[in-house]
Amino acid sequence: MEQYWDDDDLLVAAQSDLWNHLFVFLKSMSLKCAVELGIPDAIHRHSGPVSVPDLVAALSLPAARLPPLRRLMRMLAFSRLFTRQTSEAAAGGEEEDLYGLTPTSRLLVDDAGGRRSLAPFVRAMLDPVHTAPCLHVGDWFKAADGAATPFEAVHGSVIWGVTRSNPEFNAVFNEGMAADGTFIMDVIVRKCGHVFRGLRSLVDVGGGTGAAAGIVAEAFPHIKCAVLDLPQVVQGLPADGPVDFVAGSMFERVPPADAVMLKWILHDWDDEVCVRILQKCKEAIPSREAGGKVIVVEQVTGSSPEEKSTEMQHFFDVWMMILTGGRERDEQEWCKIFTEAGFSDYKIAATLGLRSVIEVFP
Ligand SMILES: C[S@@+](CC[C@H](N)C(=O)[O-])C[C@H]1O[C@@H](n2cnc3c(N)ncnc32)[C@H](O)[C@@H]1O
Ligand SMILES: COc1cc(O)c2c(=O)c(O)c(-c3ccc(O)c(O)c3)oc2c1
Repeated sequence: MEQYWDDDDLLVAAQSDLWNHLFVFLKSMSLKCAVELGIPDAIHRHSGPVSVPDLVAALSLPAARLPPLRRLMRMLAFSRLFTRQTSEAAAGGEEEDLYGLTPTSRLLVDDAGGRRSLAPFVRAMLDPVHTAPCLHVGDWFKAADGAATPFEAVHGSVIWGVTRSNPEFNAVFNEGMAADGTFIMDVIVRKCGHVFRGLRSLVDVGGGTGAAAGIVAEAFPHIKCAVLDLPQVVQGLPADGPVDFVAGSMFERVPPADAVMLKWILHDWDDEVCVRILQKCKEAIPSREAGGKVIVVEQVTGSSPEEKSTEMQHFFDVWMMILTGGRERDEQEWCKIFTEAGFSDYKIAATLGLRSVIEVFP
């Protein structure tokens, strides 16, 4: 350490690293801006790399915003959200940078090909209702009043209280979750459809507005699919679609089915509550011999050796700590919860990126 303070090169490198930590939030905020402006869709509609003047026109932005948009696009391209190439100067004109989509920004496009955009997920996660508590984590650590999470300290209620009292946020949250549900279930039915084979009925507990259950119903039309979620989420949803909606609480009663799905539910809760939820699910399904199971879609931490994934898993864990008081878990921690809830066995059926599909058997 002594030597460290004497080495000016190391000192300045450390300062650069500090700046990186300090300003990396601008990546999220610039992504938010790109989604709010509809930049990925505009590039997609242009069908080919687009100049910033063309973007300004396509988005109907004031002409005065051309220079700042150039700067934002340059930064986003540097962060690999867009591609950047320099066009040939037209006769008498100036060189223009042209921006295109990368595989990442392609995910933010509402495609005619049927794939739904993940832009609503970005909008939901970066909504001020979610980001405000992130600015008050230090206050929460110091406060003696005992709010369970920074979210509760800032909003005076758990997240499900805010979805009940704030219809705008409720809509943004449910649309964000539905975008993710469609995206990942599409992959799950293709990559591990065997998990659903043989089922006659499925209830997606906390299944939001039915996006994930809808994909299962489409891929396996003989499975009768239902969603159980809170009244503010399912009220007013169509009663004549492929998915039945049941308003209620998973702490009271889970409707009976061959299988119960829990996607991104358990990590919102502490171990003791998870055991209670799983016990309610166990009451809803038949024996293993009769085909009963719970299908859990969650991160299993420690399952990826890749450093970037591991950093993301730490991010999710802290994100859950701030928002819901839940946590991410490794395989041993999952196993303990399943066993305590009275399940006899489990199997990790597949791992898709950061998420795993776990079959849990009674
Ligand atoms: C993180 S979201 C996950 C939504 C969906 N499963 C997905 O992965 O897109 C958690 C869901 O649990 C629902 N939820 C919260 N408390 C609940 C309860 N007591 N009973 C049923 N659903 C509940 C919320 O309304 C929300 O839709
Ligand atoms: C890629 O970013 C991710 C990845 C995840 O795995 C989750 C996740 O699982 C999750 O529940 C939530 C979540 C977010 C806000 C809430 O209010 C809430 O109750 C849950 O966000 C996520 C964001």
